[in-house]
Formats: sequence, C-alpha cells, structure tokens
Amino acid sequence: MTFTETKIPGCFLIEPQPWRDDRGFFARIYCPDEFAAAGIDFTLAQSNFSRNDKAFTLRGMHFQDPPLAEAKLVQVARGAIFDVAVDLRPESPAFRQWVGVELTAEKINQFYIPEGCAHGFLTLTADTDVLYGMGRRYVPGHARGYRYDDPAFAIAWPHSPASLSQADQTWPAFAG
Ligand SMILES: Cc1cn([C@H]2C[C@H](O)[C@@H](COP(=O)(O)OP(=O)(O)O[C@H]3O[C@H](C)C(=O)[C@H](O)[C@H]3O)O2)c(=O)[nH]c1=O
Repeated sequence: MTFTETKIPGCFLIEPQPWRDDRGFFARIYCPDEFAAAGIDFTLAQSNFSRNDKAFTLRGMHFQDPPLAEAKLVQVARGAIFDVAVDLRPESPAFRQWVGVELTAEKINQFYIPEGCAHGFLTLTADTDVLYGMGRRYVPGHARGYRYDDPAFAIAWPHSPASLSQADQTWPAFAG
C-alpha cells in the first residue's frame, strides 16, 4: 500500500498494491501495522456499504462531534465517486479547506479521512457502491453536517447533484 498525505494533515490517498495473476488480482485494503507505519492510528470499528442507483448522487457533508468524531476509510466497490473531506479543526493549518479525490472500483484506491473532518461524495456513475470503514461506531442523534455547497468551503464538485436527501439539503450554514 502507498500512502500520500494531502494538504489536510492526517488525510491520505491510499493505493493498494494488487497481486495480479491469470485469475485476476488480490489486494490488501486495510492493515493496522501498515497504517501505523504511515502515521495513521486507525482501528476498524464499523464497516458501511452505500448503494447509489443514480449518477451524481450526493451524500454529505457529514461528521460527528467529539468525543464521537469518526475517522473513515473510503473506497469504491463498483463505479466511481468524487470523494471530499473538509477540515473542520480550527487548530489545523488547513482549517475550512477541502480535498477531493476520484475513487474508482478499477483503481481500488482509498481515501483516509481523519477525525475532525466532514466527509461527502458525489457518484460519477450509475450503480455505484461505496464501502467504508469507520474508526468509531455510529451513535444515533450525533450525526451532524453542512451543506455540500456551503460558501465557507466552496467545494468544486465536478457536477451538480441529481439526487440528495432532504437532510443533506437542510444542514445549517458553517459559522466557524
Ligand atoms: C451512517 C450511519 C447511518 N445509519 C442509519 C441512519 C439512517 O437511518 C440510515 C441512513 O443514514 P444516512 O441517510 O445518514 O446515510 P448517508 O446519507 O449515506 O450518510 C453516510 O454517508 C456519508 C457520506 C458519511 O460520511 C457518513 O458515514 C454517513 O453519514 O442509516 C446507521 O445505522 N449507521 C451508520 O453508521
């Protein structure tokens, strides 16, 4: 696995190294020792699967406040997404900045998003399945969010959303 840190401290693009043969390939997609060697302390507490029927389905921007903040390890099992992290940590040099990466089932690449960041994605194809590991269990009633188009972040999405939940349309404006 190769780890490339982004401009958001602790936020990494990860590229697994598949072992290919005439059957296809095998790739390791999580290993606490390899993550620790890259400076990432991440223990998998929960895995989520998100099926998205339409292209340009947008989910986000979601997070949980401390002490329930979640780190996330995101990858695509089918299709492709534009995956985005926003740094919500006032002490971070990248406070309020965003990073977007294209994750595809073909590349089996991953995005690691540390605690203290909001996360969201826009699917780039129909029938996109997103698999993501969480560093903490989900706690009902502690999910928070900001709008995907909040001017405080000015995220440059590659396309406008064609599908968006009611909740994702009604998050409060960022006031940090
Ligand atoms: C996240 C989560 C949700 N739920 C329940 C709560 C709702 O009744 C239902 C759907 O939840 P929601 O509409 O928030 O799902 P998404 O809009 O896909 O949100 C997720 O997608 C964005 C991109 C994220 O980064 C978060 O991990 C997560 O918030 O599943 C659970 O039971 N466990 C969970 O871990």
